[in-house]
Amino acid sequence: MLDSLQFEALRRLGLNQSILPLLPALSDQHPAAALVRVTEIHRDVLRLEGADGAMQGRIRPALLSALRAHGQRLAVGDWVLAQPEGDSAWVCARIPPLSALSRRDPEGWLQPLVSNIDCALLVLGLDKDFNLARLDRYLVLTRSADVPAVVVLSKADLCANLPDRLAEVRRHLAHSHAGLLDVVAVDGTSAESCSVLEPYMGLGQTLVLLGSSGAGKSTLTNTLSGQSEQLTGSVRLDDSRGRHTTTSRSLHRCTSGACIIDTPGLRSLTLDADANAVAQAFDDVQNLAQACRFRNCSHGDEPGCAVREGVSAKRLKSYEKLQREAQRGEMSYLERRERLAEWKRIVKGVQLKQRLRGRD
Ligand SMILES: Nc1nc2c(ncn2[C@@H]2O[C@H](COP(=O)(O)OP(=O)(O)OP(=O)(O)O)[C@@H](O)[C@H]2O)c(=O)[nH]1
Ligand SMILES: [Zn+2]
Repeated sequence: MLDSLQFEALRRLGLNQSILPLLPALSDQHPAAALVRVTEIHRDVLRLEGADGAMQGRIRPALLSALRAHGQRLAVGDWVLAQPEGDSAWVCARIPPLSALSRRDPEGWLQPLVSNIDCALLVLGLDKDFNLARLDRYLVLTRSADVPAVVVLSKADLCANLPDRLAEVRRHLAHSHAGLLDVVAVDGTSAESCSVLEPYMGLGQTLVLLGSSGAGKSTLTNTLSGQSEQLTGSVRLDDSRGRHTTTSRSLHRCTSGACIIDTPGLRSLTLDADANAVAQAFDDVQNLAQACRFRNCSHGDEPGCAVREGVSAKRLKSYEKLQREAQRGEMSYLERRERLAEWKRIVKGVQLKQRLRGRD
């Protein structure tokens, strides 16, 4: 078990009291293993950080198959037990994450993005990146995972009409309260952004930055962590594009005691949310719909529609688009379940062969 020094060290990596009760049962099974956090993943090589510092690690094949059989994979932010071996380590168990953000890949498979998140910063640049439909999509992602979100409008220093933009976002989400903590504007290159985000950056908190490429996530990571280790778009590299883009997720410690996970801009974000989850994320539409004149109002051109009255046309359009997308996704749900069952059969077959071989 952890002594108080180890606990304090792990707290700076985001360990909180809710994880601890899950620990004893797993520690008994793996007495020589240490509790560490996955801070980066590069194919099958993991960067792990724990009370004794950072190390490289790999996942034990047995754990990999067990996770796969449930359609799961490790993600940055996971707490795991790792058994040191030389200057590397084997990950032998994963503490079930308290929260997890994931998307669907083009084939419909679940792709984990990050685990154990206390707050998501949804970064939207106040330049040509500004797009409320994308923000609505990110809000479904965070709300369906029960992760509170702060909308962070970056590049405030480049925006000529900041009060108008802020008012526009606030109006867009005026009747929506589920999981939305605040809407703020920052200049990510300035240290002032630390004080704007301070309420969410306490000791033991883990935040994730989400947003499209170039929105300013790495710039904000540098400022909040007081480091310059994350390369940002302004750095010219010797590649043909001459512009750095983040290619993997990574966890960084901030001076405030919080941890922040920088993520690459997602080119596509197919949600892992059914129609019901989308409806719950649009709490404004759900609540206002109670006051529509017709119970089965489609919020189209019916008279007495409270939704059309109270929600902006853009927000309603987002709702309808994401609903249609979720319904299409549900059709392939059965197909996905069949494929998962097939994978489980393969894993069981391999395990059986290994067991039989063990008997020879
Ligand atoms: N003036 C100003 N420039 C910013 C701000 N935030 C980011 N930038 C600039 O915008 C460009 C892109 O910023 P990044 O931080 O690399 O964007 P990113 O979201 O990490 O992008 P990916 O790594 O591709 O996902 C860089 O040139 C930054 O210097 C800001 O608040 N103000
Ligand atoms: Zn209506």
